[in-house]
Amino acid sequence: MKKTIGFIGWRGMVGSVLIQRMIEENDFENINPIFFSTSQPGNLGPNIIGKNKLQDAYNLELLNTMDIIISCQGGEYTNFIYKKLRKLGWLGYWVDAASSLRMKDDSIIVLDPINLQSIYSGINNGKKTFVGGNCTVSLMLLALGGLFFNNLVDWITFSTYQAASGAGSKNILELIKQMGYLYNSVSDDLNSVNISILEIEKKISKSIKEKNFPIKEFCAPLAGNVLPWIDYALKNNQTKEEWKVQAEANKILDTNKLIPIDGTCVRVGTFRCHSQSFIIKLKKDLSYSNIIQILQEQNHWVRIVPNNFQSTINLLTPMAITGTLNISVGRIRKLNVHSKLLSIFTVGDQLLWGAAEPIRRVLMILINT
Ligand SMILES: NC(=O)C1=CN([C@@H]2O[C@H](COP(=O)(O)OP(=O)(O)OC[C@H]3O[C@@H](n4cnc5c(N)ncnc54)[C@H](OP(=O)(O)O)[C@@H]3O)[C@@H](O)[C@H]2O)C=CC1
Ligand SMILES: N[C@@H](CC(=O)OP(=O)(O)O)C(=O)O
Repeated sequence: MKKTIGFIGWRGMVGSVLIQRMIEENDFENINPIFFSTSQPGNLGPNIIGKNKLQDAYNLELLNTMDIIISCQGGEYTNFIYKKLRKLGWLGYWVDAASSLRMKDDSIIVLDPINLQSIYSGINNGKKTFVGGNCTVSLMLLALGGLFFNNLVDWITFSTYQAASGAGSKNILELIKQMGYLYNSVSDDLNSVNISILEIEKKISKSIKEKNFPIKEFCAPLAGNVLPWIDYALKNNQTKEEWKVQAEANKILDTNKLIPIDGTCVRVGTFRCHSQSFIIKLKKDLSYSNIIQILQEQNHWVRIVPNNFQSTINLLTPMAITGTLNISVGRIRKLNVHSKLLSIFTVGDQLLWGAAEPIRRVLMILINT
């Protein structure tokens, strides 16, 4: 019999990417989906399975009848509903994109190309909560998986270049508005021979500081700027986003000995792909070809980019990767300062492998158990 799956948060940014992927993979043929809403119960649901009415996402009685609930609604909803539902005795699988339950002992962070065995043993041991990892963590593990699997990583430092989408749909819109505002402030001058580039730059820098420049979501300009702060501050001077990398990566890898990972998370003016620059302290001095082979073989999605200008600008950029499941891995080289220090740059779509795809894939595993 087909399992009944409750979808919450299906019309949000992550939820829509999930639904789109499920349609592409014909996943709806194997399930009985029920669509919920926190704001519009009673309205028409998505036209995937024919006419259906949206159910109330706060209706515990109905949620209690689901075999599996998949939530892309966000942490606030999870915090509000999850415990209440479990208290009612609900024994179904809870699959979530939000971070709230990730580090709980009774949850598994899912990224099946990396931790399929943990997912299976979790299921066999009665775990019921499966949560997608932080986007930078999932994208890092997919890119560097081969190095972790071969026990080659001593420690890692990173700088991230995180897209506006990670902050939410309103932030993408704000970035575009900021870009438009800047363009409009100099559009008449761009083809004029009578104005110097420094005058144009001066106008741009002035308009960015105007009070009408849209910064409600980011609290600062992102167009023409970078923001080296994501999420809230922790007492140890990290941001929460930076803290997640070591914590979640070690949980996913189920390491016996903690692999230290730390760095700086930075918001940049791209739309939906996160890039990351890593310095990896290897345990062994490996040859370049050996490293490439190890990275390449770990999973189907890694795309090694040759370390030259044309390949890099064609293949190792957010615009090259956007909307695909590819994980571009390039600028691979040993640093001149030490033969065991490896430098790698990687790009992945943070709404696909960074958010929706790991939970889509675990859903497919769960419906078959
Ligand atoms: N953004 C990201 O990159 C990542 C997000 N996540 C997690 O997923 C959660 C959801 O994120 P995200 O998808 O960005 O959130 P969104 O803000 O896009 O959507 C969340 C919910 O907002 C409601 N909503 C209100 N107005 C609209 C509208 N105009 N269009 C669409 N939805 C609307 C919908 O609920 P309803 O239909 O009930 O009204 C929707 O499910 C996050 O809180 C985070 O925990 C995880 C990894 C990455
Ligand atoms: N914080 C990420 C997106 C995100 O939602 O992460 P998390 O799922 O860990 O809350 C970003 O801003 O790019």
